[in-house]
Amino acid sequence: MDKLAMQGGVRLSGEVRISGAKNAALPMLCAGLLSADILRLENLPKLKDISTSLTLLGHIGMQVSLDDQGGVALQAAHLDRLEAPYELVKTMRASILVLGPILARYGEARVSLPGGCAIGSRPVDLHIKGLQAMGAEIHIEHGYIHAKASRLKGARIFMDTVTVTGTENLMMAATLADGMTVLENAAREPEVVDLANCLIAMGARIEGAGSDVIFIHGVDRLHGATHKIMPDRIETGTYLVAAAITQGQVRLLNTRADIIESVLDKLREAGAHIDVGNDWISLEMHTRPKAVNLKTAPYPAFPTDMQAQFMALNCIAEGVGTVTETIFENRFMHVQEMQRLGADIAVEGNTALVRGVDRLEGAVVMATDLRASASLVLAALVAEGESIIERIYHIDRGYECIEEKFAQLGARIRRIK
Ligand SMILES: CC(=O)N[C@H]1[C@@H](OP(=O)(O)OP(=O)(O)OC[C@H]2O[C@@H](n3ccc(=O)[nH]c3=O)[C@H](O)[C@@H]2O)O[C@H](CO)[C@@H](O)[C@@H]1O
Ligand SMILES: C=C(OP(=O)(O)O)C(=O)O
Repeated sequence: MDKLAMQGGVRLSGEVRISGAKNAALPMLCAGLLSADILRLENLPKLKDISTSLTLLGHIGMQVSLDDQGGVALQAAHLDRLEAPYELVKTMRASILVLGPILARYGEARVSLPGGCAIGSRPVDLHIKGLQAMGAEIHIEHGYIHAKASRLKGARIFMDTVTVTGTENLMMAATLADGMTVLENAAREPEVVDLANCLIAMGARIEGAGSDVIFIHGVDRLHGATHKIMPDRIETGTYLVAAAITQGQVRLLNTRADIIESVLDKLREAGAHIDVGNDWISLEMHTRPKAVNLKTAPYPAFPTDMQAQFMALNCIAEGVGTVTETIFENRFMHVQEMQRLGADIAVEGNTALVRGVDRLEGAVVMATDLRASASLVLAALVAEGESIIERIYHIDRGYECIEEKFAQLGARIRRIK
């Protein structure tokens, strides 16, 4: 298993290009199942989760052709198998996103239940209830969801918890349903909007994406399209925190400020100077960061996927910050590892009280999930001496060329194979 070896103490400076968004790309790859024509996606990030998805889609029978400009052409003219097996689903929960599209287009699907993961139990009951409301017959047997429907019917669906992939799965399924579907209490995340725009380019009739009520008028078929995947707002936020934590100066290219306002606000509160343009964001930090209080919640509030990174910032900040996690019940796995680096953190329930310390010390730490791993890289950037981060396969799920990008900003980081 690969590890990262890092020497802390360098102020980051320079420019980095932000990749396409993992969490927009994953549903869009599955959207390719909704049409027999070619869907071309540009700005596809090179990530483990993307190759896992492409393997799964290839297994189902989709033709996949990557080009050398960072794009992919997908064609699901005929599918060989209407199933997503456990072996392919277990490493990536987003595999559940094949359920809605396969069922809507082929009237039948068999998808392994994804199971729990490090950050929480993450059930998919709302995906299932929504499809049942659209007329699907669903039963669960031997760990698999078996779904059938001759043609899905439009329905009014209220989701009692805001779910991002749940909204995406149901929105995709509804594009080919008979009649209108209304998704209430829908997720407003920018990735939902990007997916809706991709589906609209394929001929879907969708209104309201980005608000909490989405209307989808079903059509008989979708056609081919070309769509450019939005920038990754979590990768963007992670590099901004890296600049802030090291009191550095970075400019991020190929990204947008309007998708991470809540994160930019917290960085300003911590003392950062931020400038933005149409497709770039720059950050300068001249002083030790000030601790911030934050609470995660669905978009447009502060994202759970940035919680661990801000915990790292608070570890070396001036003052005391509270970090409250409201989305996932077990998303503080990084706390113990940060304590190994010398952080002063006390957890009570879903709140962590972080007292900023003057210095962190390098140590061997273990990555437990994707964003926890990123937060350990951030902490290691400022820890004195060497840190070794083990099990970084988590990081490769969601950060393209992480060591190259950090090295480009001056960080002392290398991968040990
Ligand atoms: C691939 C992708 O886009 N992943 C993102 C997506 O995950 P994902 O879509 O899996 O997360 P959800 O938005 O569904 O989860 C939000 C909350 O709803 C609960 N829930 C969800 C579905 C369901 O059927 N029943 C239920 O109870 C979950 O356990 C969780 O407590 O949104 C999360 C919340 O912003 C992010 O952290 C993930 O990075
Ligand atoms: C939790 C995440 O991803 P996933 O939903 O794919 O596990 C994430 O991107 O931080």
